[in-house]
Amino acid sequence: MEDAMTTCDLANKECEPCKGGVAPHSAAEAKAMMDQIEGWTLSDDGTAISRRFEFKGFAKAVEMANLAAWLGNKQGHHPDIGFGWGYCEVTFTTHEAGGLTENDFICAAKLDALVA
Ligand SMILES: C[C@H](O)[C@H](O)[C@H]1CNC2=NC(N)=NC(=O)C2=N1
Repeated sequence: MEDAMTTCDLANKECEPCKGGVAPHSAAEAKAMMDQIEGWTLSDDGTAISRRFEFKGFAKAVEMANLAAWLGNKQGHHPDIGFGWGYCEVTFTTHEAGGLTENDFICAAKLDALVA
C-alpha cells in the first residue's frame, strides 16, 4: 500500500497551471492535507492556508516576503503576503477555484523546505 504523501513528496511536485473549472478541496480533504505541511493554519472557511514567520527586525521579514514571492512566481501560483517589523505572513489559496487545490499545498511544502 502506498504510504501517505509526505511533505518531501509534495515539495518535489510542480504546480499545475490554474485552469478554470477546477473544484476546490472540500474542508475534509483540506484538513487531511494539513499533516503534510509544517506550521500552516487552515482558514476557518477551509479556503486558504497561512503560515506566520516571525523574525527579529524588518530585513528578515522583507527577505521572507521576497522568497515567498519568488517561489510563487516560479510556480505560477502566487501567495498573498503580509509583512512588517518582525513578521511575514504567507497565505495560499487558488483564486480560480475559490478555495484550496493541490497547488497550494505544493507551494506550502516547497516554502517549508526552503526555510527548514
Ligand atoms: C493565468 C495564470 O496562470 C492564473 O491566473 C494563475 C496565476 N496565479 C495564481 N495564483 C493563485 N494563488 N491562484 C490562482 O488561481 C492563480 N492563477
